[in-house]
Amino acid sequence: MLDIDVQLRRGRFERHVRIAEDARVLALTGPSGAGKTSVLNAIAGLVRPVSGRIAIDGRTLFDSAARIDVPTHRRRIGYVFQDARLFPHRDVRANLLYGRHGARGDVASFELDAVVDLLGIGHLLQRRPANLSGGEAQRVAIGRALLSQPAILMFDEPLSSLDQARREELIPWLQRVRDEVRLPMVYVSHTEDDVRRIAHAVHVLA
Ligand SMILES: Nc1ncnc2c1ncn2[C@@H]1O[C@H](COP(=O)(O)OP(=O)(O)OP(=O)(O)O)[C@@H](O)[C@H]1O
Repeated sequence: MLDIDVQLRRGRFERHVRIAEDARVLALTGPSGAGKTSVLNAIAGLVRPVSGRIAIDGRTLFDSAARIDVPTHRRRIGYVFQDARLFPHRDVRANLLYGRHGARGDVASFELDAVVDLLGIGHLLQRRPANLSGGEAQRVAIGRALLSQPAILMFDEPLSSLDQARREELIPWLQRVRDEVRLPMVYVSHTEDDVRRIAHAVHVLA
């Protein structure tokens, strides 16, 4: 499903990354500075590899030899960050609808009502982000990502800004998204516990 063979360079950081993984839900782990976020950003088209190839489910996003570099907005990436990055002056509903796309071709489309039900956020729709817990804000961020009609979901340490109790609350929602939307997922984390509970396979960037 995920086929990456790239040379990455970020300032003085340079490394070759090769990931060929059939598992639908892949965790990416490794020490701080190993390049986990850089790999996500390369998949998203936010960092351009020096050379190599990136494909998801057989769809080529980047191939330096073939001069393919699909622009970020056409890569259909749902990206969830450490912090929810919601617009503070808009309510939850407006945040969810920001960047929403309709159905594309024959691809199944995520609709607002279904996403709200999936993530249990119906009672939060009128609230501003300042009035959400960290875990609630992350559920809204996941909903926003789904409504952009992604072909893949990427999570960059989505639990790391939460305390232990909020982490425990969010994990079942992540499992629910994993099991019900059935998209490919790349899940970056430092911690073994959530990786074990969420991912089907683990790739360690040493
Ligand atoms: N814009 C940049 N300019 C220069 N160096 C960068 C830039 N972005 C990242 N780096 C460097 O690239 C390396 C990999 O960073 P990256 O954020 O991908 O690692 P990471 O594994 O995600 O780390 P962490 O777990 O701490 O988030 C680091 O050494 C970092 O300092």
